Amino acid sequence: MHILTLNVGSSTLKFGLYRVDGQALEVLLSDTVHTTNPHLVIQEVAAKITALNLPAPDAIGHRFVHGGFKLRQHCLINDQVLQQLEDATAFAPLHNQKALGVIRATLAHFPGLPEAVCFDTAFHADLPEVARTLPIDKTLQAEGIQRYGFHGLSCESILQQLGDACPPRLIVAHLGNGASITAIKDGKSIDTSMGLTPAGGVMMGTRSGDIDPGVLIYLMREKHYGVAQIEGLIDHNSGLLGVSVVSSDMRDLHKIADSNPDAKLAIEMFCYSVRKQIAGMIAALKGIDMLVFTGGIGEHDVPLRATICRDLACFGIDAESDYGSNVQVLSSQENEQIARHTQALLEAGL
Ligand SMILES: Nc1ncnc2c1ncn2[C@@H]1O[C@H](COP(=O)(O)OP(=O)(O)O)[C@@H](O)[C@H]1O
Ligand SMILES: CC(=O)OP(=O)(O)O
Ligand SMILES: [Mg+2]
Repeated sequence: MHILTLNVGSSTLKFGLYRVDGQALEVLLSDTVHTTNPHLVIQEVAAKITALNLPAPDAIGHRFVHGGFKLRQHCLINDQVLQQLEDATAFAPLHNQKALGVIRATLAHFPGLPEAVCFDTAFHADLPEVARTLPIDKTLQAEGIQRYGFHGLSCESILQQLGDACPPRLIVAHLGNGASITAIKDGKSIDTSMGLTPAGGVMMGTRSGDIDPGVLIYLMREKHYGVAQIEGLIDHNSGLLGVSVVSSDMRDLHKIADSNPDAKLAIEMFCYSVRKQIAGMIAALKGIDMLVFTGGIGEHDVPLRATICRDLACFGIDAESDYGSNVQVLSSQENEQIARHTQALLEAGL
């Protein structure tokens, strides 16, 4: 079966075409689209498949970061699911609306083809109560305001790549434009840094990560910030961009760090934030057997990985990250996971 996958990230749109046969998966195409208009995205993807003489897809799988209160498991798309996806757009403002646009475009472009939706949150659906519960009023907790966690497809893909070599206490540092740290015990997520939305946890490209919630109360009360301004600040104008004032892209910051103190501080704060979160996950796991770096920064930024590992040496993390036995760099194969899930859902008729 040939499966087309689409992965709307906060700064990228990655797609792939896979031949999946049971457990066997062959990559026929793996690429990135730079257009933002969903219909142009699909036209570009379809044109690439045709130009390369690749087989037309039999099914399509989408990444959808947050399925809201109701959708926690990967599923095939029908009218009811589509409505629930629409209801969930507010949970991940940088992702869900864009992903929904792409789903609508594929439904129009490939009428009649089965389509599946795979959630970042599914891998974290069984977080222990102590990690899942946010320390707020119980009535809000009962509505579903809790930690959901993200980058689950990425974590799954790390487990897939490690196979039998997966140790009991694993930490995955997914460092891309969005960044999260996940503690995995015996193959299951037991804690993760992002919360109800992908704005929480460590500092990111444009997102603040965890900040004192009193900052928001102060801004609302004293500076009369409304929802749009709060969202603009937390999701769009914070993180590496907010601190450096120059760019959310780590590559840009490295280029100017020697002469720009703000860019230097942004990089230092990012490493510090990630290091503290990893140390917290070591406590959650009561030790660590392996640290895996993945995501755009995690996979490619050698000096940054070395800095983070050097400062975690007290926990037995190898400072020479690329050669150390307990530190690995693996690619985030979210699209491959989506292809596997889509095939499994179709086979199960779910
Ligand atoms: N060689 C590199 N060195 C440092 N950072 C990099 C490198 N390549 C990519 N990045 C970073 O990865 C980010 C994109 O990460 P990625 O995981 O692909 O995106 P997304 O979070 O949108 O899925 C870019 O913003 C950039 O900061
Ligand atoms: C959840 C999230 O932030 O995803 P990405 O890093 O792909 O933007
Ligand atoms: Mg991503």
